[in-house]
Amino acid sequence: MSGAKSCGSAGSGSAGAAPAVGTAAPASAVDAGMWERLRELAAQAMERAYAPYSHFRVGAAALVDDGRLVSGCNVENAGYGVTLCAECGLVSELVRTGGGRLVAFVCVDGAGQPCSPCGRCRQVLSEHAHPDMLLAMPSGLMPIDEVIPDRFTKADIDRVTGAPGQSPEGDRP
Ligand SMILES: O=c1ccn([C@H]2C[C@H](O)[C@@H](CO)O2)c(=O)[nH]1
Repeated sequence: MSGAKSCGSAGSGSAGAAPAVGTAAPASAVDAGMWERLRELAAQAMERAYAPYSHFRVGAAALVDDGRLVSGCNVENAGYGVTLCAECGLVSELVRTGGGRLVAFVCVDGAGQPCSPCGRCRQVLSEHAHPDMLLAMPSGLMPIDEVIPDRFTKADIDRVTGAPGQSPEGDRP
């Protein structure tokens, strides 16, 4: 895939700049060039946002474990509660273009600065996360397990329903 993977540490990024990748990160960490590419793609997506109500435009971009890049923007609605966050568009593109696991994720606001995914989007993203997924948060790079600790998963459902341990992919038609 384009954009060499390298080891790095979480928490070393800074707002506005490509998050730095240090020394003790998961194997899925990507290099500074890929983080910059994701930031640019997120900013391009943000320019497409439909946000006539909040005027808060959001763009998101991610690297998939097969090297694909996916992105999305927020799409608001007169029914405020049915607004689609940028992350929802990104995950929709992920699934539509073949699925896979999200390795690295960037979300930016209208000023192109790192934006924190809302709680619902953390859950949405985590369903498709590589175990070592890193997110460029306003405070720096953060692993998915810190972004949404003890998340609700299919295992929690199966524990109660007794359903066989199928993978989510196995449920696809
Ligand atoms: O993680 C988030 C949080 C908010 N928004 C959007 C929804 C709404 O259009 C605007 C203000 O909440 O920002 C996103 O796209 N992603």
